[in-house]
Amino acid sequence: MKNIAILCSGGDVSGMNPALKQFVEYSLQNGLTPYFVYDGFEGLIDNKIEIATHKDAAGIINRGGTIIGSARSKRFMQKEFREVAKKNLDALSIDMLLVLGGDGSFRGMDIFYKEHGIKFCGIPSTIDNDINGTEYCLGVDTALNVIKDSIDNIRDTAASFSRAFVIETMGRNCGYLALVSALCSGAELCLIPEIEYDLKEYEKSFKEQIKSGRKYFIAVVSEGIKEESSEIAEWFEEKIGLESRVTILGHTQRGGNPTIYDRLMAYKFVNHAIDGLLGGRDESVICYTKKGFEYKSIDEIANKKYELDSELLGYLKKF
Ligand SMILES: Nc1ncnc2c1ncn2[C@@H]1O[C@H](COP(=O)(O)OP(=O)(O)O)[C@@H](O)[C@H]1O
Ligand SMILES: O=P(O)(O)OC[C@H]1O[C@](O)(COP(=O)(O)O)[C@@H](O)[C@@H]1O
Repeated sequence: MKNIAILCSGGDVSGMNPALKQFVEYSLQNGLTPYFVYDGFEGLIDNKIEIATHKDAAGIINRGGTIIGSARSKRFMQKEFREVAKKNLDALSIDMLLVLGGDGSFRGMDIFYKEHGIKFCGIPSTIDNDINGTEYCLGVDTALNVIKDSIDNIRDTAASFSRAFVIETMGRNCGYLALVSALCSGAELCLIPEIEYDLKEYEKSFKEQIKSGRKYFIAVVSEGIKEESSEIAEWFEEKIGLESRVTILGHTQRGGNPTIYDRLMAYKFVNHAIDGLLGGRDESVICYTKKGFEYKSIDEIANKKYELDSELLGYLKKF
């Protein structure tokens, strides 16, 4: 019987637990013995690698986060610790690994493969949706739904006062979450790192809207823009003449009950990843594109910066 392991690396997402469950089930269906690696690459180095059974995967499909933990590992960047990781995997005869993470994790795995021949398939997993080569990363839909709920709640109170609300989403340097959330929540203003902006350009229009009866504004701004959210709020107070409030959604966006879409994508990503490894794809990332699922090399993924879809960006310009 062949052995296969799975680990989570980098920021956790809702959807990892459904992926872990499917990993156990699909591995067993294929005659493989599944292993969980706890705490990402740190766990590979510290030998936190254990057989996973149906029992381990029971009752987790509805839970955010990851029951096996995730980590960012400085040690895995060093050759000597990757050698320790290889010894730990050898002791359990594991030579195939599924990695739920981002391009950094896949780059690390690629180096590990080249040094030690541990085969891997990466499953793009980040709420930021900023991995080049894939249209979708696990966890994004749940994060968007969390943001949608928060903005809808804020709108209730916003509509009861004459105020501007500045809502900050995560995304590191990628405006995907902010852009989609602004479009789907009917925000009046959306600011993202990818697009230069000048708040002055909005002043005339916003003041006219107030004269015509608008009582409140919702602004969705992304982490990574040139100003702090508090500065956008000050601008609303000083230039638009509206009392304002800031909500930084922060890590709320990383949690929550995985949506149907994320559960389904977890299922499909895992099946394709295991099929790929069994079919002889030794070092790839399973991506979801307009053509469907595609295996891509690490160079296609990590050598180019993710760019936001031009159609979505076109919608932003209409604000
Ligand atoms: N060049 C590299 N060599 C070895 N390991 C790496 C390399 N780049 C990233 N890693 C590993 O992947 C982990 C996650 O990478 P990071 O960039 O933080 O997140 P993400 O996978 O979400 O892009 C790092 O903490 C490190 O352990
Ligand atoms: O949880 P931390 O370490 O504070 O990191 C916060 C960052 O992680 C994210 O939530 C997800 O990033 P990754 O998926 O690339 O790890 C970013 O949106 C945010 O900037």
